[in-house]
Amino acid sequence: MSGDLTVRGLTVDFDGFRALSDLDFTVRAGELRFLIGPNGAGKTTLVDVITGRTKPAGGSVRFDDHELVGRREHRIVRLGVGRTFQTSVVFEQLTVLENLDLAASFRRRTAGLLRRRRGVAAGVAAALETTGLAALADRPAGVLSHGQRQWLEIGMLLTQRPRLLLLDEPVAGMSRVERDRTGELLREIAREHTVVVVEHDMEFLRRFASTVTVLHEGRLLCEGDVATVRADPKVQEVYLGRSGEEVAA
Ligand SMILES: Nc1ncnc2c1ncn2[C@@H]1O[C@H](COP(=O)(O)OP(=O)(O)OP(=O)(O)O)[C@@H](O)[C@H]1O
Repeated sequence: MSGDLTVRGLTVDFDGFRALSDLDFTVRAGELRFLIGPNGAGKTTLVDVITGRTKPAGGSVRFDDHELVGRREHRIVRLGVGRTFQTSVVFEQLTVLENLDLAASFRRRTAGLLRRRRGVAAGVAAALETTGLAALADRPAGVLSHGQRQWLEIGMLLTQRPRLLLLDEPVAGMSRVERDRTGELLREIAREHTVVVVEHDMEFLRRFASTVTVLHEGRLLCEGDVATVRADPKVQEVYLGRSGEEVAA
């Protein structure tokens, strides 16, 4: 169906090491999906293939009825697929508004330049509103708290009008209050977008996740609601066996 993300038989090899192995993964349009798995499970590799950064050895990734495998990264962005990275893309010397405006202008360069003369564009205003950063619009990004900076990055992504957002550990390093606010923000964004969140924070998952996909050694280990995933013996073995970490505590 249009707006769905459908991964079929995806295999990725790095110099003979199989990072993803015949993976099937489906996210329906408008879902908020969480992707978890121990270190090295293949989560980032999956996001890298979806966004065109890594070429698979085999398999298919379809979004909105388009095959993504074989397309260049910027073409995939134009099809409405956007991601955040663990490393920051914020310009500290620029204000919150300027960062958003710059991100928006990457989508439509000429329109962006014209718009700057006319004031704040609708997409930028909406991103300020959604992320709750409107009151900080004229502050330099360098003074933002860690959480506010993450929200700015999500806002910058939103100005590019993606329909599928892939977010890499959005609450890493955040305070409890910031994590709660981020959970609400993700839910709000998911009302109008398809969202895939790679996340390690089990407490966060327990509070905000509906459907969780667990990867392990490049394969799909388990999928379901948080309670189902927590109760799955395979998931418990992978987490408890490796690190003693409690699953979705
Ligand atoms: N460019 C690369 N070259 C070689 N091996 C790689 C490369 N990228 C990833 N790998 C390997 O592929 C496996 C999956 O890595 P990936 O980063 O996708 O895991 P992950 O689930 O995102 O882990 P983490 O939670 O630690 O970020 C790991 O064993 C990793 O070492």
